[in-house]
Amino acid sequence: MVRTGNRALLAVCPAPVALAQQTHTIRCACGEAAQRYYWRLAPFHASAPGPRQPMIEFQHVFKSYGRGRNILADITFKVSPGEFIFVSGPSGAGKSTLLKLVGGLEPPSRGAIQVHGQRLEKLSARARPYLRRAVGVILQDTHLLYDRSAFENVMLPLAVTGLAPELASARARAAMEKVGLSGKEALNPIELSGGEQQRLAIARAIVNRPAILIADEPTANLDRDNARRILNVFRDFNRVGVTMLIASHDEALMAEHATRTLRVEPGRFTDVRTRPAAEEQA
Ligand SMILES: Nc1ncnc2c1ncn2[C@@H]1O[C@H](COP(=O)(O)OP(=O)(O)OP(=O)(O)O)[C@@H](O)[C@H]1O
Repeated sequence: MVRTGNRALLAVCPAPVALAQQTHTIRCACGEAAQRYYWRLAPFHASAPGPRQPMIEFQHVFKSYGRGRNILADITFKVSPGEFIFVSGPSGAGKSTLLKLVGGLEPPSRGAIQVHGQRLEKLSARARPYLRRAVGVILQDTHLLYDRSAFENVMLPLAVTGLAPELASARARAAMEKVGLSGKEALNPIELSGGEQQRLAIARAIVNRPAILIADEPTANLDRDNARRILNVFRDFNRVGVTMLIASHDEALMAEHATRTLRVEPGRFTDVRTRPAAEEQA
């Protein structure tokens, strides 16, 4: 571990934010080097779960909306850090619901959910922002704000982190660069193509360096090239340790990329390992 006395650089470099909590410090030669640290090390900041703990664990989870029927019933599974998982199933079966439970956007009706070392069914209002930072969420509706620039959209999640503006800007630029949107900062999201808007939503989801990224139909309505491009971005995150959970209908995409698929069907849940994770890395 290297050291620095420069607090400003320490703050620019995303790595030390979590490492500092473990009383380590890192030297950054310049802001640019700091950005490289970010993409290399960020996922390993996931300090909340212990090394042998699952990143996500569902135990006998049920979910209904109001007094309605159970959308999900008695779901149990574990996800290890760094897995790349698809969630599949017919329309209306509960894929989005499952992702929303992981992201803490919906509470379970019954059962226990642990995400990034936190028990969601017991999550206090104070703990919620920490979960938000640990889990990046890309929903079907990108929820981009069209009265702001692309760059300001990416900056939004950083507004509550207390980062100094110039440090937040450096981080937002790094996120936009990662998804191939450098140079489009000043544009309004409406001026971006559908694929670019999806990538902007991804940049916004990753700007907080989440340990887990959940994406609901991220390639829906995209042509094959754009779908591939987005999958490649996810692959890059996964390679450096981000745990990925992607809901999709795209059988071809899943056949190409899936190592494990959680299949949600009415009254049925199956956990299918399509090929060994090791093969994936090869
Ligand atoms: N907030 C809500 N209130 C009431 N019912 C809801 C709510 N959200 C989802 N549902 C219902 O839960 C069921 C599952 O919805 P969900 O969006 O999870 O399915 P899905 O598998 O993601 O579907 P799709 O593939 O069409 O996106 C649907 O019948 C839906 O109408």
